[in-house]
Amino acid sequence: MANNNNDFIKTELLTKVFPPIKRGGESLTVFDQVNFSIKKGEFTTCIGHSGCGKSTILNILAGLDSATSGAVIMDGKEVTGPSLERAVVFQNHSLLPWKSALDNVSFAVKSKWPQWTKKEVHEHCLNYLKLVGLTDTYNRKPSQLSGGMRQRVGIARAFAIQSKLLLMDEPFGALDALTRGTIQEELLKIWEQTEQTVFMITHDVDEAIFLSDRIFLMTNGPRARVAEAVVVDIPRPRDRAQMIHHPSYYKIRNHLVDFLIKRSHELSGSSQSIQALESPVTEDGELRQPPNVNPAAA
Ligand SMILES: Nc1ncnc2c1ncn2[C@@H]1O[C@H](COP(=O)(O)OP(=O)(O)OP(=O)(O)O)[C@@H](O)[C@H]1O
Repeated sequence: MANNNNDFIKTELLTKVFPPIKRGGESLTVFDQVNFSIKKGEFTTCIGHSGCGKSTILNILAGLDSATSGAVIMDGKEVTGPSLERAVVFQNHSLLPWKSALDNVSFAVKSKWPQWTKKEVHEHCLNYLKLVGLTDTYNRKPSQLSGGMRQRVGIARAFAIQSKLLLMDEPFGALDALTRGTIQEELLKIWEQTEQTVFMITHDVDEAIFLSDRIFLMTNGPRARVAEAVVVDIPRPRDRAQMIHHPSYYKIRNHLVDFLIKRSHELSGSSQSIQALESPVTEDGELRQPPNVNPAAA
């Protein structure tokens, strides 16, 4: 993979092997020599079948888990443990149940800026809670909030610490479609204002297209790899209703679905080199032939 100085995050031959679960069992190489990079301010998503190792990769990027071999380099330094430079949002929002929404956010903000006055912390947190639409309910405890509201608190908290990298593991997986759509739009609005770098796991191809600059496609495990990085060349700001009329939309969507149904399995365990993929759509608006599919057999 070409070394690019614009890379903000870079994984170098990242491999994870879990030891056997029981005595005499086999170890599991979940993914093998995974290479990808993310530019500063880029919004990336990662799609792949269940069990290919997406959450494990995210945890390694966060510094919450370590690779068996290989490294994650962020801003020129190797990631060796958790840091406030990297914020994580999980599907189950992970809020402190005894604290109000506001206190959940301010707890994180105070850790990041211990020298700030109470007033500074309060105003900063309220600003982020407002951005996710929680103007009137910030004094409620998590049990008094809906699932969507709890997830909004998690997102406000992650953005409020102004980390350099925001990592999200299926943050909207448990939400109904309407709430999901609204929060996706809020997320994009904050991201556009803060210009943070994002890596997010999703199973939803429409969500990935709506949010991403690039989508990483993972082959099936074991020995999974990031096989492609698909560019979403649909201009921003994006409007969900308008976006589906963009000439690239269905071409990108078909490409992702084809990968998930067919190619993620065909490429599984193969030792072919990683495809540094450009947009699946050519300059003429045609769907680019995946480099590792025999056209005669397609
Ligand atoms: N601590 C562990 N010990 C042994 N195996 C593990 C451990 N953690 C994860 N695994 C295995 O590693 C593989 C990858 O798990 P991971 O959760 O990263 O996958 P995923 O792609 O995020 O899946 P999903 O989409 O279902 O969330 C799975 O087969 C899982 O069973």
